[in-house]
Amino acid sequence: MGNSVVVRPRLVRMTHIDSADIGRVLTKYMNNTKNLALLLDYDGTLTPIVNQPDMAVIPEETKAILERLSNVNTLFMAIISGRAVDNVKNLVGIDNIHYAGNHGYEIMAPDGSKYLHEIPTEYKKKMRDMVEELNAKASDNGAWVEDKIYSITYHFRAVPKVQQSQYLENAKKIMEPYGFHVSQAHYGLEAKPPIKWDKGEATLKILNENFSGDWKKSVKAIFIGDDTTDEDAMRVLKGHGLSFRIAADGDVDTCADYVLSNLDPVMVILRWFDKYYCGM
Ligand SMILES: O=P(O)(O)OC[C@H]1O[C@H](O[C@H]2O[C@H](CO)[C@@H](O)[C@H](O)[C@H]2O)[C@H](O)[C@@H](O)[C@@H]1O
Repeated sequence: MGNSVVVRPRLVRMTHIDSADIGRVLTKYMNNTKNLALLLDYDGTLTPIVNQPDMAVIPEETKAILERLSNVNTLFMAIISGRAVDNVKNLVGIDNIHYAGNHGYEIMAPDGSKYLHEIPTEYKKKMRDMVEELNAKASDNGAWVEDKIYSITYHFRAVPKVQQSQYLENAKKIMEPYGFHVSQAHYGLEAKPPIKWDKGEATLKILNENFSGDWKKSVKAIFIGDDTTDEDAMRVLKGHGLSFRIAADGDVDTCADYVLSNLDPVMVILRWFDKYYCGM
């Protein structure tokens, strides 16, 4: 037997789907079945991107729909975020669903029990050192470090526009020698330990643990996200579920099945499910 080759789905350039077509896509995908795993990113998906992370409050209608859907027996829901898990649970404010935080390093079940993905000791130390160095050398003029223990976000949104690229490059230079996986966020940089764990791995863990046998045979899975870190979840669901990437830019390289222009079509999806399950 030769070595097996893992084929990773390729990023494909996609254009926006019209809100009018969403109902048709969902009707076809659900095919009158009711078992659904609805997996949702938080920032930029359930709430608009705003100036400060603490100001990203979930809109009333979104929360009302999610609350109703969270009470549907055949619908499993998880919020999969880059934030610390307690923080995102607090912001969403719904108890009986799953949450993953820190890009999947923390997973919290509805009863509050937590899975914490192990980080090699050397990276725990490096993370502390990196935060200290960023705080000392790159946190001024509106730039700051959100230390989430398992990952960090370096925010430079409040830095005057003309200096933002300089802050971005400077922070990258500080972060690179620590060997973390660094990716671009909305006016920020996300840094995670360089181990094979991300929103995709967390998505698979959640699905495998909450559906007996092969989840692909027993449940439909839908993921909605807006960021490059969400691509990991879209990649693992490719061909097995349905995913949507929010991107203002009409052309985006993505593993998602469809691209949404903003949060309006996200609401079209949530309202469609509200009607499908709750008749609302
Ligand atoms: O995976 P997500 O739930 O989308 O979280 C990604 C990061 O979101 C937050 O930062 C971003 O949103 C802020 C509020 O809108 C915005 O001010 C900031 O510029 C964005 O980068 C959050 O603070 C991070 O911890 C998350 O990793």
